[in-house]
Amino acid sequence: MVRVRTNLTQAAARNFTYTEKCSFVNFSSKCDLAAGHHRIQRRNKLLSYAADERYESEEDGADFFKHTGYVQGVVLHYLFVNVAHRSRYLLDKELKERTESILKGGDFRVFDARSSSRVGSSRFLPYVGGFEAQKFVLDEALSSALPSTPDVHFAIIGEEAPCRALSDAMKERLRANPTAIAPFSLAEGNYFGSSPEAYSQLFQPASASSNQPRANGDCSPGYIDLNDESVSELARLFPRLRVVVAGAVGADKLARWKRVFHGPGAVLEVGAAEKALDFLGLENNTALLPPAPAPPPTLKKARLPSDHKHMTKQVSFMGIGAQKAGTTWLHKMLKDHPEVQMAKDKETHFFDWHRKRGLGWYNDQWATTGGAKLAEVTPCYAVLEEHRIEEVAALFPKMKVVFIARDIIDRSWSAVKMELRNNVHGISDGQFAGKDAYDNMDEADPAKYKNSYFMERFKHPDHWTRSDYATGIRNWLKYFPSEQVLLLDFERIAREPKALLKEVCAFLEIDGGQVDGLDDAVVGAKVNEQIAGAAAGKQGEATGEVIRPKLLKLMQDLYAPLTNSFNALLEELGYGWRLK
Ligand SMILES: Nc1ncnc2c1ncn2[C@@H]1O[C@H](COP(=O)(O)OS(=O)(=O)O)[C@@H](OP(=O)(O)O)[C@H]1O
Repeated sequence: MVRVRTNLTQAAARNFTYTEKCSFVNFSSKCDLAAGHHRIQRRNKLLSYAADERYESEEDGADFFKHTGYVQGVVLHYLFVNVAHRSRYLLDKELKERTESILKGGDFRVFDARSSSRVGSSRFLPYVGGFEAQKFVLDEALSSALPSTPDVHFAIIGEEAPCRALSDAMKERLRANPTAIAPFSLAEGNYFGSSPEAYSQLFQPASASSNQPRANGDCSPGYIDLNDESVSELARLFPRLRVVVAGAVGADKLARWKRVFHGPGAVLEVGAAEKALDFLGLENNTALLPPAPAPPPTLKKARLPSDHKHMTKQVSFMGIGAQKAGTTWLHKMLKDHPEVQMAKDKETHFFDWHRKRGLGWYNDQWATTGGAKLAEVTPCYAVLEEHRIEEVAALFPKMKVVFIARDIIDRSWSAVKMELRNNVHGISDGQFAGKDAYDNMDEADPAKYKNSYFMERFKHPDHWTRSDYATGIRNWLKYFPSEQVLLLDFERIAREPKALLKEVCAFLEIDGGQVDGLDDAVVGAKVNEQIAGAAAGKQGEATGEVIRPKLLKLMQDLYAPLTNSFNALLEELGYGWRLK
């Protein structure tokens, strides 16, 4: 497991928690972007943290390292942020000298961006050169210096005595069974309480080349008390982890685990060893073959549209949905970013509704760029027809795509209510345009409609395709490599909007530092809420806002396959989170 902490402040260092420990520190301007890039590249296995400042004196630096006892490596760069900030070169050079003097004699490895011939030439280059250099240095450092991540297949969590008894019984049974899986490690790993090195030494490392079955199990009863973040971190680190819960544990604690590890076979509440072995497939060697190396994805070749010459600008980023999944929030958050220029309107709807206007029209949706990255958010692009996605890919091959996934029931309920509010039975091409969203509130009360009405609407392609996230995203993945596509969990908008925003910034390769400075009330505010402030009076008359129980059950049955297919895609792509 590799953890990188970038640009730490002393204050941030003091606030280290178990979930934030790291084995690597990466100092320099913009290094959070490089680390963010790596996290995406390595499918979330690399954690990085960014803060704005660096320590400014030797004393502060010593203090910093005192608080970061886990750190084993330091990446130092002294590259420019941009040509306008040349003075930073000197600052960073001082920082390097200071750090080296603090670390003298310690067990640290220092990687120096400047010493690499590949990046030497980019020393005096503007931002992009520095960024590329950092990516390279991080790659070099991470691949040479850090322990490989063990592949942990199951965790035993819960009450101490039953966990240990189960672990002993499992070992015993496996010893007595000559056909049982081998090699097999079952240790008390306690990931968050040990260093990455100590942890990885307990288990055989993951090996993509070996086809030998093996199983690594971590019996750490205390995991049951982990917070949401730590549970998610485990899921991210060990994508094949399954959970055996032993003893009696509180429903709320169990729910926390089930939220992250869900789907068939993810969590087993167990008493007897036999059941656990069976569940894990350990005795008959069925479950734990190492994953076959993924074939390199073959992207479809994208052909340019005939009017491509009219598109002289490059779009760097598109928010493609999901509809009713916080896309307006995302748009609002990025619109004022100095490195981004959003299209004139939130939703250009060019590639779905207005394609006939031609690429010249689309080109005009942005003023002259002035160096900013051009972006747009059109939630319905998630369901673009394949030949339109092909056009987008041919025009903007390096473009990044962001998709926010919301619980499908919540999404479709929000969408169908919007449809009612707009007095539009059908949300096809452009029918919303020019309507007053709140001029039809009598008719918009969901209480006035039968379950059959809603079910019919949900099954209508207008709604169904927008809820079928997996099909939509898979179409995009035919033309865009998965590294250029970021799938985000809607729930994080409410839970940790700033962290989410920073992840987006890192993905888009724009500065995420300014996110910390944003007003919490602004970042946390609901945008485009169904009971909008302006319409609250009228909306208050509607009585059917909450999904009634019978309809909810019907929706659960209807959408379970779509939730499962999207979760399967998340798993395939290496994401640690799932839709509930
Ligand atoms: N900060 C924050 N926290 C939690 N939820 C939020 C937030 N901002 C927006 N939202 C909810 O996102 C829903 C609107 O999504 P979109 O803006 O994508 O809708 S649209 O497709 O552009 O019409 C809409 O959901 P519903 O209220 O269920 O309709 C918004 O309430």
